Amino acid sequence: MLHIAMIGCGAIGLSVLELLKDDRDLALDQVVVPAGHLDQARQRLAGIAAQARVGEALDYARRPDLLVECAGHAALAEHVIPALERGIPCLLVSIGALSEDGLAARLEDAARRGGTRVELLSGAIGGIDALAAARVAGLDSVVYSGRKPSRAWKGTPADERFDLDGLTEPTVIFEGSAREASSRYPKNANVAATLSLAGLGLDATRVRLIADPTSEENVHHYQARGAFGEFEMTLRGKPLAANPKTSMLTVLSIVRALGNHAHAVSI
Ligand SMILES: NC(=O)C1=CN([C@@H]2O[C@H](COP(=O)(O)OP(=O)(O)OC[C@H]3O[C@@H](n4cnc5c(N)ncnc54)[C@H](OP(=O)(O)O)[C@@H]3O)[C@@H](O)[C@H]2O)C=CC1
Ligand SMILES: O=C([O-])CC(=O)C(=O)O
Repeated sequence: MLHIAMIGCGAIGLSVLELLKDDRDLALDQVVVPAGHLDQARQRLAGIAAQARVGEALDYARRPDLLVECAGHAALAEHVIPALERGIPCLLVSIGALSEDGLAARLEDAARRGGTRVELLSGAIGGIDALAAARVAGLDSVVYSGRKPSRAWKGTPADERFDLDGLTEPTVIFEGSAREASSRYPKNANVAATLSLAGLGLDATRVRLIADPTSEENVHHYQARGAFGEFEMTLRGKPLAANPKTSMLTVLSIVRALGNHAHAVSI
């Protein structure tokens, strides 16, 4: 039995727990949420993980075997780094946060000090195994485009520059490096950051972001070229009803990763 703790109980966290509630190899012992969300989280968990302790911080007396983060940028410094330093292995999906200068190195240092590992999950995109393997022999280019329904860009800088509700055709809202994309669109930059970390880095990875009023999907496309040859991947992800910025595949990638840690066979 693998005892897990989860940081964040939003659109991803709840969907993961719903899918895992009948897995007898996994026990959810703790969920960490921001102050002020405690009662709401307890209500949300009532039908799916009523046994879990809900708190503002991890209870290290009930040390988890594994910590899974699905909360956002602030949670990395607040909860993940201290857990790594105490030797608790962590799975992360807020990969966009790692474009902040120095944060990836701080995570790595914390994991080394704790003698443990931090695992960056593939989330909403696929092919990370191939991209990271291709990098071994050298990559020449990685070009990514992220296309989402117009409403997914609400509350981002595109909301100020474009009349998102009035768009009638796919519109490029950003073109530049993965580093710029991550700083301007942090909540939509997880895929760009994941491709950068697996491939050519934040400065050399090219990114184009598109608001598409004709689409109901989050479409991620990238092309990688290098000594290995080349490949292209298109992933047409369904958004979560609870958060249109987030693709359902992100939830499934966490469920897969937890299963791989808990079950006898990993794939
Ligand atoms: N790797 C990938 O491909 C993808 C990664 N993501 C990332 O996953 C994360 C979660 O996404 P999603 O579930 O859709 O987002 P939600 O906003 O639905 O849920 C996140 C929850 O975590 C809470 N939270 C924020 N900060 C902390 C903290 N310090 N400690 C504990 N809880 C905290 C939030 O509270 P509050 O509302 O008060 O802020 C919110 O309830 C985001 O960072 C997102 O960018 C998303 C999609 C794809
Ligand atoms: O599709 C998703 O789930 C999220 C996404 O585009 C990103 O954060 O890069």
